[in-house]
Amino acid sequence: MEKGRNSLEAPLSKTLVALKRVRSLRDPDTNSMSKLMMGIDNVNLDGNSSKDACLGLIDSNKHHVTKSRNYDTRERLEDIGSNSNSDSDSDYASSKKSSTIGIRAQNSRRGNLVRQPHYRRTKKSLEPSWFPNSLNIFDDEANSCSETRINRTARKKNSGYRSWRKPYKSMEEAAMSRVGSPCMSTSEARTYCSGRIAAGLVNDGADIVDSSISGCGISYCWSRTPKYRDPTLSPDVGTDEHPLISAEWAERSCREIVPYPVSPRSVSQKFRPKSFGDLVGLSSVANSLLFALSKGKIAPVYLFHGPTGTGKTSTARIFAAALNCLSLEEDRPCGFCRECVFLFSGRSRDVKELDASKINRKDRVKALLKSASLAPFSSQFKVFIIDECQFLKEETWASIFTSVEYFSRHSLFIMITTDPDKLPHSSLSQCQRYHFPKIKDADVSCRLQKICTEEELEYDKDALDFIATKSNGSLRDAETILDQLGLLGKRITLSLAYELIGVVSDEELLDLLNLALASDTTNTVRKARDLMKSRVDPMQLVSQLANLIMDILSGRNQLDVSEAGRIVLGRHASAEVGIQKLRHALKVLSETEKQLRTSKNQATWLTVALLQFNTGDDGDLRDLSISSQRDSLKNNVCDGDQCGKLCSVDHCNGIELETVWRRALRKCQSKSLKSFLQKEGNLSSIHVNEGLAIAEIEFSHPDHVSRAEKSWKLIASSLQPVLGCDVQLRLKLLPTYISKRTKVKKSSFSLLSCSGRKQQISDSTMTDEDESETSSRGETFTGSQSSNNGQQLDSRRMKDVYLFNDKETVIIRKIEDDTRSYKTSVTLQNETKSKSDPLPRVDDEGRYVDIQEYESQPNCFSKTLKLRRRLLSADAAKSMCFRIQPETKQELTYFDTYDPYGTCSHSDVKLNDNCGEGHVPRKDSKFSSKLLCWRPPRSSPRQVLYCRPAS
Ligand SMILES: Nc1ncnc2c1ncn2[C@@H]1O[C@H](COP(=O)(O)OP(=O)(O)OP(=O)(O)O)[C@@H](O)[C@H]1O
Ligand SMILES: [Zn+2]
Repeated sequence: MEKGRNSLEAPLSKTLVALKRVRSLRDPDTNSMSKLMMGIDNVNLDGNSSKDACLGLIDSNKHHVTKSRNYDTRERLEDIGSNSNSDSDSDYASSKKSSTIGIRAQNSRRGNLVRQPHYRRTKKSLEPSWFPNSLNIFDDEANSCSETRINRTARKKNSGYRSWRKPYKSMEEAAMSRVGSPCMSTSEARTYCSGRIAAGLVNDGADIVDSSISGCGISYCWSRTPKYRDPTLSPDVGTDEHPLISAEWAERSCREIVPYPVSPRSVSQKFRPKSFGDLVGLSSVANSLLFALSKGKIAPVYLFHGPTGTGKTSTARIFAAALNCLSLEEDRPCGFCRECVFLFSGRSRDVKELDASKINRKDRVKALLKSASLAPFSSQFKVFIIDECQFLKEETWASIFTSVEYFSRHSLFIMITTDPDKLPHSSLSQCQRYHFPKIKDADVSCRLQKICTEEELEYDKDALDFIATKSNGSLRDAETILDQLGLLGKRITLSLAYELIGVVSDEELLDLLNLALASDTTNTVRKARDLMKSRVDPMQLVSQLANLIMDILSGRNQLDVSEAGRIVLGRHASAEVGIQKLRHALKVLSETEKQLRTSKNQATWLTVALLQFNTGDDGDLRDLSISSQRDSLKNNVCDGDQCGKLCSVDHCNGIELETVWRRALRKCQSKSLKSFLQKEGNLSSIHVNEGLAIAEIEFSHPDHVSRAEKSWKLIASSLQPVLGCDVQLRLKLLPTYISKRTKVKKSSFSLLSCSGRKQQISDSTMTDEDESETSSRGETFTGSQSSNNGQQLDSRRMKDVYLFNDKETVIIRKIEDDTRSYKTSVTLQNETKSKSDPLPRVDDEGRYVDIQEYESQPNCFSKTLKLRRRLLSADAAKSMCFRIQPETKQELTYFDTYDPYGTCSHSDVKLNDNCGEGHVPRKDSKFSSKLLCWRPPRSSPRQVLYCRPAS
């Protein structure tokens, strides 16, 4: 402490100047240590300077240093003056003398600061707000009062400004002290200011000093630049010779300096718009604000909302500048007048930018409102720009709006948010709202071109277009990308942009898509791995693929997409099939995207997803198109061709499923059934096939499914007249119920797409067994499983058998004590599926569990099986019933998959003579019930569960 004091005592003024300079270099926009250190690295501490401590920006030219010095002169004066106990500050020498006590007292703090500028700056800079801290406005305000040379002598006696030792008063205290201060009361302040306003805002020395003084001594700056310095004064001009800053000085400096003497750190900063004309893509906002300005219709509270990086903050500043601009020209803000310069360098005392999260405290709100009720210091308008205003509490909003009438006529708030939905509803209606839309790609690209030209960067236009697309309407993001590319010192090309952003080129993407759609497993895996190994994030790849597919589907004529579409679609028998395949791929991708978010092994799962692209066969695809049609119907958007094609067979062409369902219910014979269906059932799809409509009805609980099963005839006959054709029912348990029960996230690949009630089965260990009989028929994979989770239907140990054929995997569950076993000839390598046997075997009880299209994929296979097994539900087959059209009896080799878990066998099926309804007697009474099946829709084999032909 003593040491510190000694070190400071002699070069007292040096210390202060140094301190001031360190502070003035502080970069308020900087929150990161690294940026901070950059600033610090640039500081050159020259303690040996004979005249003065010299802290300046190394990279700044002399011009800057000169300015710094002179500016600091003022600051030093101010600092000493305001902090000293001197009665008189008119004489710098005497104040210097008398301030010694004060400075000594500061030694322990400020001495340390000088010696450890890093620490202090770091601490400060970590403040999240753009301002050093949100108290600033109040400190500033309070201090300005003390700086106004109305009655400085009286300040000492003023309890509100007792000591510099408390530089951070509570805001309220600060604000209150200003009001209560003998130096200026509220009304005095108003009169004083309005007098000046009335007088055309004449610059007087006091004004300038006021404006240039930061109460707590820490300056703030919007542009991350050293403070505005006077270039006209030589560095050698000692502070003693210029104790006071004159109005002429300020005026001259304002006129002579480059308007924005910034050394911006980024393109974004450098090209921050400073006039309405600079704003890109915001013409309606700009025009509206300009109109308000010209009419003098200024609202007390504005709300600027819109996506990030679209110019909200910039516009707020421009608006504030325009309000206060001294230029007589129409084109305001001029950017040159004193107000503009101060504002755009972040030193305006009347335009404050505050962080919403910091003003939620009651005392702060109070002080803020008090400040708003006071007249501006030197400008015409006091503007509070509150960023991230969605963080303001409801009470804060309320108090702001209730105080609106007490605001000074010259105070206004500009609230900024990216998320207006989070604002209290009442507040929205009380603000004058401006929406900032995403900037159009073309506008962004144009802006980037302009920047490139100004920055003398060589570029390819398509690279800029690409950056524009990638920036998602945020000009700031686009500028940041450009900035990074510019640093590479090369011509900005598309491939460079791809590399930086980590995206795949459309050609590569198309290649991958084609491989995946062609079921070229080996190459798909290889390609996907290559891409992800090199640079691409799996999530990014998913999004790119989805975009490409959507582009192809929508026929968007961008790049070579239309050509790409032709390539992709051309390989399929018809464009229709190609489209369906793409839709299926999209669906897989959307599921994958969800899964990847929580997955640790994103690359693998994405590869798996790619291998699912071609798994949808015709039936699957039709289903897809139906469900998409359903979606579009639900949204009242007709899918054009699809809708016409799918619905033309029956009477429901273009009608929403909901309407069909309602009409059917009206026709329902049983009242209780009707109200039950109304409440619990939902017609989720209608599949028309050869004049037969298969209606899928969803329920959210297995009991409801059972209940519906019992009345299936009635339900079918209600639907029949509405659809105008034969109807078959498919009763389905909603997946939400299944996932709730199993507490297993539904596989993102819809592995269990068959309907049915499911029961959790414990995970199993897979065992390989040999079985000669089945080995000849197809490749099988057996898995045994324990039944220790108590949820199983059968107390005996169960075994799952997995069968593959060309397209499907069938899981067959069998009782473990069954002597039969199956050869596990599935080596789980690519393309190991048997081509010879299209019909997977079932065990002698005809137990078939599930049928799935599944591309065997080496790495993920066992995982997938486990997942699938966990999703299996043993109670699925509690009850079964069937109905078989008499004329299709002979086709009994096919059953529909209504009973996905195969608890009844073909041999068990006894047909009633009178048209196909029957019971399936089961040995196990729990299983005994009905089997519901229907004429097999041949063209959609996925929906057919193969059963061993009755021989
Ligand atoms: N409409 C625009 N016209 C010109 N430049 C813009 C525009 N929008 C953004 N920019 C550029 O992006 C930078 C950031 O803009 P600004 O801070 O105003 O956006 P914002 O909407 O307030 O963003 P955020 O919501 O993230 O705070 C600016 O410095 C400017 O370079
Ligand atoms: Zn101006």
